[in-house]
Amino acid sequence: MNIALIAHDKKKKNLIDFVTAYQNIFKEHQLFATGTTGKLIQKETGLTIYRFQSGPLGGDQQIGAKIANDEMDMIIFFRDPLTAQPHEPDVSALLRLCDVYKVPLATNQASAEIMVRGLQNGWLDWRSIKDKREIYDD
Ligand SMILES: O=C(CO)COP(=O)(O)O
Repeated sequence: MNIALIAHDKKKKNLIDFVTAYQNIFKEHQLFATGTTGKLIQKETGLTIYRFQSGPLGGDQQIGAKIANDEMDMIIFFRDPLTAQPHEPDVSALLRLCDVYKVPLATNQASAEIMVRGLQNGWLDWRSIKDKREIYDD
């Protein structure tokens, strides 16, 4: 599965700890991240991560493009709901595209725990079905 990892600044340590805890699961997948998040996770865990631009410089939009191209299976985005972001429109656009394309999205640790355990249990295997859009079409 292609998994995107993103965290706003005040949530980065939270995400690093989370990825470290579930490293054995994450290492079986293709990991992507916005620039700074990816750099820090890579440094702490040694996982291989493809890094896009930093969020404020377009990273969220690059991940959004992957979603629109059906190239992203899961998004873990530890958002900071208490700090204004200069690129808030990009963040909203990314979240919106997850809904448009029905891509599983966790915006906090509690949801991410369930998603990662689901990933391990095969609950996201439907993502690899070629015609999944038809299955989930409205
Ligand atoms: O701002 C972000 C997501 O909106 C995250 O970007 P960085 O990982 O580059 O800090």
